[in-house]
Amino acid sequence: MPKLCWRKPVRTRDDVTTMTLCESSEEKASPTKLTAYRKAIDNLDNDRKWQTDTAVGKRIGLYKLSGELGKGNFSQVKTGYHELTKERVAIKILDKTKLTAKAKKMLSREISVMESIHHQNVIRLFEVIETYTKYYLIMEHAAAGELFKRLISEGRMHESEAKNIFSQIVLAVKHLHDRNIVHRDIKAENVFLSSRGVAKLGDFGFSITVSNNEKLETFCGSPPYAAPELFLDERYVGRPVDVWSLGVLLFFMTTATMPFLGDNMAGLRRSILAGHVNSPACMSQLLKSLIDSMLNTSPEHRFDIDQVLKSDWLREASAYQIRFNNNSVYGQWCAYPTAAGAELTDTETNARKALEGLGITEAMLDEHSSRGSRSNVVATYRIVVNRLLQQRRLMGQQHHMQHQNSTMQHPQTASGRKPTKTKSRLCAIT
Ligand SMILES: Nc1ncnc2c1ncn2[C@@H]1O[C@H](COP(=O)(O)OP(=O)(O)OP(=O)(O)O)[C@@H](O)[C@H]1O
Repeated sequence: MPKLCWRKPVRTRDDVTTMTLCESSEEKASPTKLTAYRKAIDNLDNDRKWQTDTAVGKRIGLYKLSGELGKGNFSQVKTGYHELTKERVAIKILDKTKLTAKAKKMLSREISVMESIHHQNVIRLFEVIETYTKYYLIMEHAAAGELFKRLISEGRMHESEAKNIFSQIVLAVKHLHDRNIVHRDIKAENVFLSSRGVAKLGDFGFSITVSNNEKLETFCGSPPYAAPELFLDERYVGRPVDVWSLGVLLFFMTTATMPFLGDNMAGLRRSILAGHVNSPACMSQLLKSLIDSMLNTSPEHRFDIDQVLKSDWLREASAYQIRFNNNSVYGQWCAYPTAAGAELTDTETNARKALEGLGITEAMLDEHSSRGSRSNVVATYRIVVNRLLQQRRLMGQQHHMQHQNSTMQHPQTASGRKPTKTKSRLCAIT
């Protein structure tokens, strides 16, 4: 039986892959041997050790759980390893008994938005496992963690590096806005970085699908990133709220300070409603102008996401990202295996070969495809495709990285006040 091997990236005629198929003589000699997938399913059902590990919380489905990555209001996030591919994943664990009605609603939104969004700058959802007491969300793991932690430990970013990271987040938000989804909780704590410096937007608990200029009522997000209209007792349009938060994020990335400060909520509210931004003298005029246009207190006059992308400060970096995305197969990312008989992308063809090696056949992919994140077959497919796409992106990026000035400058906190982690709220923040 062919076995999945992880190897150094190899450029083939059609694709770049780290996964190749190899056959060991031992496997050739025993044609009746269980496939890796079958064996894992068998272990889940019958193996004492697997069952004990599952009972004591060391394993869930095909994932082995290890250290804690962090805790949220209603969740614990742990590192996990996928049994078949050895891929490292982030597993968000939610205790059903502790979920309020609001938290349940947020969770179901988070799952349905993540299930519908497939973009290289958005954290991917691989699988959802539900037990009697818990939900497990198996997600792409961001090895370099939160952008927030990086800014706190290393200080403000040089404008060229900020441009590279920020353009990726803006593209993720454009992807959402184009699909009528508003994130509503954009902040440095919800931007994750991969080990290769790829930025990924995560935490879709507050996200919502809107019709064009539909007005929203629920005030949510993190107060320091909240747009002024959220502090007024009025309904608000969704997309401009995201652009405001992006403006706050950009200011934070390039200064390591927050644009609006207050000793308490009333002070913060006053500062945001006044909308005065004191940019440091070292900030370039183009950046200052972009931040001012994003932090326009009038939502009607605020830049929209396309204007942000086309702004003088960001235009070149976003054009690079867009060109790069179009040239890569990321646009072809499939959340679900393509139906039998349809034309396959190079990546899918390679993924299918690798899956075949694990014992996941075309027929199984067809059968499971409609179950999406509720199927461990689809999850394995997503993990394999994601890995292939990352490798491909990496090859394309290497050339660009040589020309990047990625120096980080030391913290320069204009006000001397170090920002603290902001809690997301689902409440009226007036
Ligand atoms: N995909 C991921 N990769 C790496 N770390 C992650 C990932 N998702 C979450 N984390 C880490 O796990 C921790 C908890 O995340 P979680 O989203 O549950 O809560 P939170 O965003 O901190 O709080 P809240 O409940 O307000 O959303 C965070 O510190 C985050 O850095």
